[in-house]
This record gives sequence, C-alpha cells and structure tokens, in this order.
Amino acid sequence: MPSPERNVLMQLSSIFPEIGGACAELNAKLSSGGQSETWLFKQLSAVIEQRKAAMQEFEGNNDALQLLLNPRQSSSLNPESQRRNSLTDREIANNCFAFLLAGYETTSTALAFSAWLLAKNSSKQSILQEEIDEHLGSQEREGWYEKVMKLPYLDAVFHEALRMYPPITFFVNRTCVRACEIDGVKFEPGVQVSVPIWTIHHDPEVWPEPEKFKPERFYKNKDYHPMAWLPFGAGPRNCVGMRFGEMQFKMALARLMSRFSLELGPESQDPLPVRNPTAMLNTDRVVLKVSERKIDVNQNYF
Ligand code: HEM
Repeated sequence: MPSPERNVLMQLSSIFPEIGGACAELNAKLSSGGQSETWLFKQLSAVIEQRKAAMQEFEGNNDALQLLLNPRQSSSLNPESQRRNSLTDREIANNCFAFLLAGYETTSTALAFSAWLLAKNSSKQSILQEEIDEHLGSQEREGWYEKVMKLPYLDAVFHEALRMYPPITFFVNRTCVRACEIDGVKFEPGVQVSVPIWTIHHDPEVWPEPEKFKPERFYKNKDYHPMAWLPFGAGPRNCVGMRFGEMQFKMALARLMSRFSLELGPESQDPLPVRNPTAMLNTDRVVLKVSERKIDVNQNYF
C-alpha cells in the first residue's frame, strides 16, 4: 500500500494533538503547502466579503456559499437562533476550503486512473463504448443525465476503478466516544480508528484477483458486503459529495469514450506508479495515446 507522505510538523501534531495549533501555524509559514493554503484562504475570504457586501443580490441563490451564509439573514429565525445557526467567516472559509480540496483532486484523480485502466484493458473499453453508442448515440440531448446515470457498464467501471484506485485511503478515521469491545478488541474513548481502505479493496478474500480490472464484478450486481467497497467512506459522515462526484465522473467518462479511444503509448507507464500525499495520486502525469473515433458525423453526443 502506498504510505502517506507527511511532513514533520503534521507528524508531530498527530502524535501530540495538544501542540496541533502551533504546528499548523508554523506549517502555514514554513512549508510550500502551508503557504499555498494561506494564499487560498485569502482568496476565499475575499470572495466571502464580496458576497456579504451584495447579500440582497444573491438572495434566493442556492449555491454552496449562499447556503452557508443564509442563516445570518433568515427572517424565519429569531436573533438567538440566527446567532446559534450562523457560521463565522472563518468557519465558512474552512468549509469552502474543504469543498474545494475534497471535491477537485478526488474526481480528477479517479478519472485519470480510470482512463489509464481503460487504455490498458481495451476489451473493457470496447464494451463501455458499445454501451454508450447504443444508449447515447443520438442527437437527443433531452434526458441525457438520467441516461448516463443508468448505464450499467459505466456504473461497473466506476465501481471497479474506485475499488482498484480509491483516491482517498487515509481519511476515513473515527474517534471512539464510548468504551466498547468488537470481536474481542477493546476500544477506549479517544482512540482513533483508521479504516484500511486500500487493504480491504485489495484483499483477495474479499475481491478475488484484486489486481485485475474486472468491471464485471459490479455489472448489474451490488451483491457485496457494504463495508467491502469504501471509496467514499461509510456511515452518516461519509463523503457529502458522493453523488456529485459520481455524476461528474460518469458524465466526463461517457463524453470522453463517445468520441475518443485510449491506448497505452510508448511513454505510458505500466504499472502506474502511485504516491499518497493527501489524496492518492499517480506519481507523474498519466500519458496515454488518444485517437478520435470514427463515428457518424451526424451523431452529436451531448
Ligand atoms: C471520486 C470522488 C470522491 C471521492 C473518492 C471522495 C472520497 C471521500 C472520502 C473517503 C471521504 C471521507 C468519508 C468518511 O470519513 O467516511 C470524503 C469526505 C468528504 N468529501 Fe469526498 N470524495 C469525492 C468527491 C467529493 C466531491 C465532488 C465533494 C464536494 C463537492 C466532496 C466533498 C467532501 C467533503 C466536504 C467531505 C467531508 C465530509 C464530512 O466530514 O462530513 N467529495 N470524501
């Protein structure tokens, strides 16, 4: 399993949580990642200020920022409830930051790995293209979202790609709040438990031949243990962007596959080296050979 890359300050703060705040401040000043974070926070704070200055104009919008700001001016809440339900500017910036980071790298990484897997497994790619041609190969744009979300082989590719390369492998942690014992293992309050997603996804007892790309495992089939496929975590605090991420992934892949075919080229890497700074990443760019498919020019996919 690719191990997490952590800088010394992050390591220190996970060993001694009581100095976490000081470590975070030092990190923001000293590390290039920390400096980038500080820059991003400044930009986010500026956008929040702009939005606050023009609150009336955006009333009724339901974008994420507006939803975070809304309780401040909700006429249905009394001043006390308004105060209790409102987030501070810092909390709003933190949430926007989390959404940006959690929602951007994850889906793009998943798509990069999937493109590589399909390039390497041309027979699976052909099945996917046939499905897309059959169901989306018309000029009709109406209902495209519903159609894409119902394609069973695309769904199987989505599940299998995220099984083999789950973009997040070290974030699914929980803190024990009540002493308990599970299968003879005792947990004390405060103990941190990490879910080994990569290991579960590559366990041959759970997924036979785990290193093989076999979308058929998931084709019209969801008959697996609910804790065996965990790219989005689990439980009430699982990924809040799961449906959105799935939609982005499927739309992008359907569109790509409808017009292009992918192959490994002379510069492609095989196996694909991965590293794990925060999200799982391919070590370098994913280089593939792309060729335009010979499709009926009258067909207008999307
Ligand atoms: C392929 C795409 C994605 C993957 C694999 C992914 C994976 C994950 C995982 C594993 C977690 C931790 C869940 C847990 O602890 O049980 C998480 C949390 C989160 N994700 Fe995603 N994610 C994806 C896309 C997105 C998108 C598109 C967004 C937002 C637009 C998003 C926003 C978040 C947020 C805000 C959290 C923290 C939720 C909380 O703590 O309550 N993610 N994600």
